[in-house]
Amino acid sequence: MLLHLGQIRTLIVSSSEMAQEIMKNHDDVFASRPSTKASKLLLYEGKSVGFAPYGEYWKQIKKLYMVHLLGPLKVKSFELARHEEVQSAVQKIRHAQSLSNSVDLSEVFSSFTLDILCRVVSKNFSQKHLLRGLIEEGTALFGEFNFQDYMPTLHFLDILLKFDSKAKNVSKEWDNLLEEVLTDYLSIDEKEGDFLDVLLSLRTNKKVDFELTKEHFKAILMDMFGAGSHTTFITLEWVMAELVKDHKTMLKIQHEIRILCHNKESITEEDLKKMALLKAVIKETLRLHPPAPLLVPRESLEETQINGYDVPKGTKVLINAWAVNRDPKSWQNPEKFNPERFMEDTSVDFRGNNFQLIPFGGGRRICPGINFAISNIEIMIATILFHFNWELPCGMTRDEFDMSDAPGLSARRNEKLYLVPREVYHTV
Ligand code: HEM
Repeated sequence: MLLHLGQIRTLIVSSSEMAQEIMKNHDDVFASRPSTKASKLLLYEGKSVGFAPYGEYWKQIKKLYMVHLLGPLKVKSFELARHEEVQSAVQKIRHAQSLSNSVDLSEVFSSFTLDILCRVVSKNFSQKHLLRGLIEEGTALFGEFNFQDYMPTLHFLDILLKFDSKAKNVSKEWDNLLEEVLTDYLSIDEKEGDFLDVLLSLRTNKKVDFELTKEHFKAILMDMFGAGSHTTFITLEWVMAELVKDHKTMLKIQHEIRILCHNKESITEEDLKKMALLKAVIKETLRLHPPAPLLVPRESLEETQINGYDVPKGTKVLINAWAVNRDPKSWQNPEKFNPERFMEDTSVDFRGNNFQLIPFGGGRRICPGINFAISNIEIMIATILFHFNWELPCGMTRDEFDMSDAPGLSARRNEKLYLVPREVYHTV
């Protein structure tokens, strides 16, 4: 559907065929991002990979992500960090349970995703307390309406409505925080292969054709925190919400995990490889609840034809992953949470080859954090299902349990997730 949002020509894509047209058949034409006011003010004038226009700079930075920062080997190297952070989450659940009956799992998941990100960015990250608030404020600004992006001739109204001043304040606070992170980092001798270490060595070894400056480092860190924390945490919340709602699947998956890890104290990443139902549950959750329901906007670099229609250069494209993932042409009973569909057909995946399932996008702009995110989600869910049985808070029935989305750009649950854990003791 081609329409005008304000003064901006916008193509809205809601079927898997059209998603494939954009992200595969015409990927080279639609690989750019529109310049938005929030990205200009917050993300170091387009130095962040997520909002950089398509071109040489974006290609080189994206390669750094795919190969050096978030490639499979690098993600594997964080296994111990993941293990320790998950064990710490289990301790938090035990502690919370000893104080009151139900546990705020939203809080547990949110701390876990931030702690693991901070740890892999720099071993000495000392600013976690400020980070969460800044991520919230930054994400809210990206979802907030501003005139410049939709009615550029009325851009002066943004100043009256204080959009600009809010964005500049948040940007200043981010910059101060990242400056401290970099100063702390440079002051320590022992560096252990974390992201900042990798970035410094890439700069020393001149792995890119331009000089990697402090601003690039800051923009990359903002990308990591901005794109990597909410998305993972929202998914963890939805997986557990779907499982308490569907008790039968919860019991089945616990059976799978407990049989495979019989006689063990904790789960290893080797064990995860054999957990087919766990993987299917995560896929089905991402199908129904993609954390970025409209992905990240794209823009056409030249005039082209899609399905016989002319799409002019400079058209903004919104890909409605929420609708594509529920397209009745691709899915039977699309509204139903049914992980078994992925046990019967294991060929459909979210890694960019199947355009009916696109929670991570596709084509050149596909999310580079898939391995990192999935490793965190799998180990966290498997571990808390291994150690605890989970129930709804006292007196709540499954029908009363709220499964609605919060308003806004990210499809978070409307309510915080409180559940009651009952510890299961495994004999070793
Ligand atoms: C469940 C977790 C996640 C989901 C669902 C998700 C989803 C997405 C989506 C939909 C896009 C846009 C893709 C497109 O335009 O086709 C994206 C881009 C991106 N994501 Fe993720 N993401 C997740 C986790 C992460 C993590 C953990 C990181 C890093 C630590 C990350 C870093 C990025 C970056 C840097 C981009 C921009 C890529 C580009 O523009 O070339 N993401 N992600």
